[in-house]
Amino acid sequence: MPIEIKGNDVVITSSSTTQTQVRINLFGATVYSWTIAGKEQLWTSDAALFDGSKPIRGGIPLVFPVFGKSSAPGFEKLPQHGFARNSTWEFLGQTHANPPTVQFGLSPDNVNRKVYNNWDNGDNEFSVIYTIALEDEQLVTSVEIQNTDQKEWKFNWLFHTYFLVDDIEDTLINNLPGEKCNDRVVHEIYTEKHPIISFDQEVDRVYSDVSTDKLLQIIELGKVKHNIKRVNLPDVVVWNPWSEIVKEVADFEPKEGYRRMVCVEPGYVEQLKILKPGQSWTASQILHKGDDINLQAI
Ligand SMILES: O=P(O)(O)OC[C@H]1O[C@H](O)[C@H](O)[C@@H](O)[C@@H]1O
Repeated sequence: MPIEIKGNDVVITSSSTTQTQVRINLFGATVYSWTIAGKEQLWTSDAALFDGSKPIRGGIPLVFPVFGKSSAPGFEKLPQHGFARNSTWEFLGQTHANPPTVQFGLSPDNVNRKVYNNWDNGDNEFSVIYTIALEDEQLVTSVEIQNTDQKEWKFNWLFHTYFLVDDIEDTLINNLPGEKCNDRVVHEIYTEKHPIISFDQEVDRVYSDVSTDKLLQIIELGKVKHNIKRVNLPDVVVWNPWSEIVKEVADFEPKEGYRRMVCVEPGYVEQLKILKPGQSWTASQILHKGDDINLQAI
């Protein structure tokens, strides 16, 4: 069966091999596992909670309608990263047989009210449709956000993707030199000068207005591990908490796990997107398998 519902999980299996699967929990519509030919691609914490008490730590949490904490009017009272990851989404069913594709929905009808009430006056009418398509070598996650209200409202969106790596100190991210960087560790804004991003300490950066023509790649020991394409998502957050910050994150286990992950998060976060009544906004993240070819050979 390409689509199975197991408790709060929706499991999609590739039509060509049972070893290629994606698992999505209704809480946050969080993809928490993606395997290609049996090989896991995403990092999820051993202590991730699936009981709805807090967002699932790892996989692909969805960030909406605010990224981080914001002092912008109407956003000040929202918790970090908003309410999409704190809400139980509705499974809307399968929309395509090949590639197997499923959809999830969020609106004021099923949102986590306690959190949602803190967005503006707690009365913004909206609809989010989240679409996940599993191909043999790629996972496509897409979103359509619609303003179903009589008034305009604003939002951020982000796919907070946790990639699995073998060792963060052997990991590099390309294609960001020359981009404007808001460095949230040193609290400075600068133009990225490094030809490639490497990791030997905490990294928490927002690269803004990065042309979507730029393919981002996670490279480990000269091999491409992950390719990240973006549609309509100009900003890219790069995050690794490193050894000290993880001690404060209760659901981050094992603590050494920071060595096995890197977040590269395509989003629309540097500005708030304004959506007028009746308007829709769409965006996608396309994650493509690494090719295991030495870069020198390309
Ligand atoms: O711990 P969370 O609320 O899930 O946030 C995890 C991280 O998300 C983003 O990557 C931010 O840039 C980081 O500042 C934040 O620490």
